[in-house]
Amino acid sequence: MILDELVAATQQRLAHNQARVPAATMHAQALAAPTTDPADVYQALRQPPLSIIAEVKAASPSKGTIAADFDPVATAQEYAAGGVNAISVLTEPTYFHGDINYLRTIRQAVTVPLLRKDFIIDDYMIDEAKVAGANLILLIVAILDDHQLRDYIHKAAALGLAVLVEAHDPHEIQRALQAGADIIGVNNRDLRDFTVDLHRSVALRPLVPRNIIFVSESGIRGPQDVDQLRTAGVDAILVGETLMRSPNKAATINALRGGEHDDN
Ligand SMILES: O=C(O)c1ccccc1NCC(=O)[C@H](O)[C@H](O)COP(=O)(O)O
Repeated sequence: MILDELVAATQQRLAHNQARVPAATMHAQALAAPTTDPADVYQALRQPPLSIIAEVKAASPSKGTIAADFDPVATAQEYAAGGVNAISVLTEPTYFHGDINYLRTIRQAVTVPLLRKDFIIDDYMIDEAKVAGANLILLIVAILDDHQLRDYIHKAAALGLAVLVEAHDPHEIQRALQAGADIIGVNNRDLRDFTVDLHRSVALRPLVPRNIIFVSESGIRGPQDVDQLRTAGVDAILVGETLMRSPNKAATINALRGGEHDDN
């Protein structure tokens, strides 16, 4: 299963990073880093008719290389100019060709809320996210136990970070709610076979109370998909490949919002 491979690679990376910068030092840096208000993230993800989180990623396990000429800062600037509500930055290096430094450099270039998209398995990675300038982190229910989930949500909150908790099924949604999630994302991609089904978000939406922000992630290609998700009561969408491959990102963002159609 790809998640097991991603966690194994993350454990190695974590050990390497902790040998370079000890946990106590990283935590002190996180406490000293500028803090933003998570309320700004909640507000950004509740913009009517639907908020857009645009993703900066060069590659993925399911698609291989997505952007051959990858310029993370220029991509983020195009997203920000197109009016997205938040930007997701892949920082996982092995499978997504991401880098924590992308987050750092994008932070210096745009003011929109930034999500650290990674496979967080230790509070060290939450500190790293804060130091690099993230406003929001991803926690994936499938790779954490209940204690970790609750603990990491509290640790993130103590640093002023919002948390997107990703679930794939009703049981994981219950675990996310019990852990105290304020934002729940449903990944439409089945990580066993990489098939995508937007109906997963539609089916799981009623299980999440309206006061919790609901994000639909993966496989969103065009305005019809967005219409379907908006009608189901989704608050925000996370879009990666469609925007990464678009030669005119502002036009594609506009089309996703239901504006004029994108001719790309
Ligand atoms: O995309 C993958 O292949 C993948 C494999 C294993 C774990 C996670 C994976 N994707 C992460 C994501 O959640 C997507 O990057 C994100 O939702 C955007 O999806 P898309 O719009 O389909 O690029």
